[in-house]
Amino acid sequence: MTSVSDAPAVRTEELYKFYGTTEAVSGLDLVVPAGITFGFLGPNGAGKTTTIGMLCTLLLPTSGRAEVSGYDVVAQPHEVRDRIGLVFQESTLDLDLTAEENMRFHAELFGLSRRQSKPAVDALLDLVELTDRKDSPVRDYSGGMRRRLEIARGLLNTPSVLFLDEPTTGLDPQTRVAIWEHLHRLRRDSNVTLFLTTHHLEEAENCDRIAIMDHGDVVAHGTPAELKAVVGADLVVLRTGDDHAAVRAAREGFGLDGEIGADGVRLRVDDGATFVPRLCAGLGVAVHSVTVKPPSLDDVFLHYTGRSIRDDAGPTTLADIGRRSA
Ligand SMILES: Nc1ncnc2c1ncn2[C@@H]1O[C@H](COP(=O)(O)OP(=O)(O)OP(=O)(O)O)[C@@H](O)[C@H]1O
Repeated sequence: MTSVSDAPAVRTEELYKFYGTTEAVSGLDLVVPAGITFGFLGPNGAGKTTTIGMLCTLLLPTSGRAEVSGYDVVAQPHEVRDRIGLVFQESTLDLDLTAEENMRFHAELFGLSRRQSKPAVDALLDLVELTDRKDSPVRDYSGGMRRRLEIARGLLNTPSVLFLDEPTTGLDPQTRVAIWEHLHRLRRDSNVTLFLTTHHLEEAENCDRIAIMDHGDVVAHGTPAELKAVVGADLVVLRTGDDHAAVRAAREGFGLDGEIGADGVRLRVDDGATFVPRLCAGLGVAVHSVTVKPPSLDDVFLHYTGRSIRDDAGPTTLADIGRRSA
């Protein structure tokens, strides 16, 4: 039997959640090993926020089991809460207080006095590089600074699992990169498991493992490289003197089904690098440029869900779940 200390960060078995007749989570079986960065992806309405809501004990499952760090979310909610940190997408910081005051008041929720919490508050503000600004009101902070402060606050109780709901949504690309630098450092310097949802596929590349959820259940999981290997083929894009003739020649000479896109003739081949010279030599059509793109996580997402993640509207958030269950 697995002891709590070597339990996975998250384990669900046949987990279901209904809202009336709407099946939001449908028999989810998920295991997230401890000590990794885990990305939870899925189209709008797939059930991600509902799943996180149950894992964080904000929502009760309809049936099935869910454990966080070996503790049952229904039978042992206090043990679970002691071991998790939450970073909501919508800010829950008090804008009139300084960073240090926000941290201190949050520490009081865990029953820590000012003296007890001071070393942790100082160390965490240092971790997210806010020490210099710790006495400024949060109102004066940029979006990126606020998010960093929320991450620091989520770590105050030294959680085993930090749940981050769309941690970089609403931030500009440069700030997103900075937040990821902090998350990477956090993973490097501690044993915390990061469990995050994201709509940014380039961010999912930062995760050790990802799961794609659709219609309430996981449809694919693995490392980004494993998932891309399933989709397999490289995308070759040719700019040619005659795209229609090139598509015909690719079909007749190489048995490839090409299509004409805005960027040129698009072909899927297993090993673009070795195939392209052969293709160009045998095509019989002038080729002006060639690009070879390995499969992306967007291709993986499309493969499993039938739609591009970029088509999605904004997500529901953990804060919505909190409001719904209030
Ligand atoms: N309180 C509620 N009452 C009724 N239906 C709900 C409620 N909350 C969520 N749902 C439904 O449950 C399903 C899953 O929703 P959920 O918000 O968990 O998906 P999601 O994957 O987080 O989507 P998003 O990416 O948009 O945040 C959807 O069909 C949604 O409409």
